[in-house]
Amino acid sequence: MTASHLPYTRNGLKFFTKKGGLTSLEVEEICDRAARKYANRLAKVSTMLATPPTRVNFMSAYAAHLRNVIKERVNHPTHYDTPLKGFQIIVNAGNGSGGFFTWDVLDKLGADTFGSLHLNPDGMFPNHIPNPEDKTAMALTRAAVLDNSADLGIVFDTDVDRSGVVDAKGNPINGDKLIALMSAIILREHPGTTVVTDARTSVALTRFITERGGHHCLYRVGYRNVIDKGVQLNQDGIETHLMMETSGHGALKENYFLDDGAYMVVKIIIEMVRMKLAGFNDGIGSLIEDLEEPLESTELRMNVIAEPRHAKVKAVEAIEAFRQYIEEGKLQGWELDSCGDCWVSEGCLVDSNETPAAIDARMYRAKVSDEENGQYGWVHLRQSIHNPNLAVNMQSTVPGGCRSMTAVLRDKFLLASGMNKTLDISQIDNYLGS
Ligand SMILES: O=P(O)(O)OC[C@H]1O[C@H](O)[C@H](O)[C@@H](O)[C@@H]1O
Repeated sequence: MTASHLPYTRNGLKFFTKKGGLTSLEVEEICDRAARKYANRLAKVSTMLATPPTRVNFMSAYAAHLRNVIKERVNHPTHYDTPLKGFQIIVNAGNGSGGFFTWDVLDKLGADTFGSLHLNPDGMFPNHIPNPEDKTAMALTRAAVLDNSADLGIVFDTDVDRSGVVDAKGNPINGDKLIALMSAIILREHPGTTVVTDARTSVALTRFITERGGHHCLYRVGYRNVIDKGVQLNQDGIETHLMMETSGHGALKENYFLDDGAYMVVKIIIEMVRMKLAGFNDGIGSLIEDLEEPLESTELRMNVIAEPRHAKVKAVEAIEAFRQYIEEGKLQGWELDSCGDCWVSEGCLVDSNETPAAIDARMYRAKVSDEENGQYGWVHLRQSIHNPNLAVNMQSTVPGGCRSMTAVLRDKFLLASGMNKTLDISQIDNYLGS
C-alpha cells in the first residue's frame, strides 16, 4: 500500500507478480475479480480459495540479499561482515516503507545510522511529501548530514522505487546529478554501455556520459517507457546496463530491470566504501564534479480545458499541432529533436522507428538555436501521464533563454494556433510576467 512519491491523498495499492509490476489492464482485471468476490460475499457465496495463500517474509530475504551484495562487492580486507563500520549514513524514509534499509541493511553491516529521519511508516506523511525531488525532503536530509558530519544521506519515496542521496558536503544528488553519479559507477563496470533516460535531461549530462565512453539514449518520460526501452535495446544486441528517469526511478540490467531505489543506493554505498579503501577521501560527490548544470531550467503546466472524458483527445491534438508547427518551420530556430547524441536508430524519441512502442502519452522535444548562440536550449512538450494537463520543460545555456523560448511558444504557437482556447496558459503568462 503506497502513495509512491505523492501526498497522502494518493495512497493506493500496487501489485506485483514474479514478472514485475502489472500493466493497467492487469490491474483492471484484479479489480474486476475483487468486485466479483465482494459481490459473492454479499450474496453469501463461498469465497474460499482452493489453495489457501501462504505467508512469506519477502522483506527479510530481500534485506539479506542487499546485505550480501554489499559484503561481496566491497570484500572488505579486515571486516568482511561489517563493511560499513566507520561510516555514518542518514536515511530519510519519508514515513514510507524504507525504514527497513536502516535497521535491516545498514545497521547490520556496521554503519552508524544515528540522526536518520522519518523512519516510521505513517500514511499521512506528516513531515514532507515522500519524494527525493521534494525540496523539504532534501533540505532536511542535507541538514541531518551536515549536523552529524555523516558520510551520506539517503532519501526514499514511500515504496522505495525512487531514491536520491546527499553527499558528505551536503550537496543534494537527485535528477540529472543522480543519473550522472550512477552512470559514472556503471560505466566503470561496463565500459561503453548505453544509458537510457527520459528526454528532460541536460545536454551536459549527455556530454558527461559520452566523455566517459558511454552512449546516451534519450527516450520518453515515464519510468516504464525508459525501462522498456532498455530491455528492447538489450534484446536488439545493444548492451544497456542503466535506465534512469530524472524523477529518481532507476533500473539496472544486473537487478532484473527493476526500478529499485534501495538497490540504486546499494551501488552508491559500495562505490563510497570502495573509494575510501582505495585512499580517495573526497566522497562520491567528486565523481560528478565536472557535470555542468544548465544555466536555466523550468517546468510549466497547462491544464486542458475540457470535460475530463475529452481531455486526452484535446491534449493529443495540442501536442500534434506543436509538432506540425515545428515541422512546417513556423517557429524559427526550432527543430524536432530525434535522439540527442544517441547512436541508436534516429527518431526513437518521436517513435518513428520501424517498431514503434505503444504510446501512453505524446511528447516531443525541440532543440532551439539562434544566430548569436547556436543551439542554446530545448523545449519538451508532453501530455502528463496521469493528469489532464500538458507539461512544458525547458533548459537554456544562455541567460533569459527560457523566457524567450516561452514567449515564442506562447505567441507563435499557442496564440497563433488558437490552442490557448483549449489550454489554460496562465502559468505561461505568469512566467512571462504579463
Ligand atoms: O506526467 P506527470 O504527471 O508529470 O507524471 C510523470 C511521472 O509519472 C509517474 O509518477 C511515473 O512514476 C514517472 O515515471 C513519471 O515521470
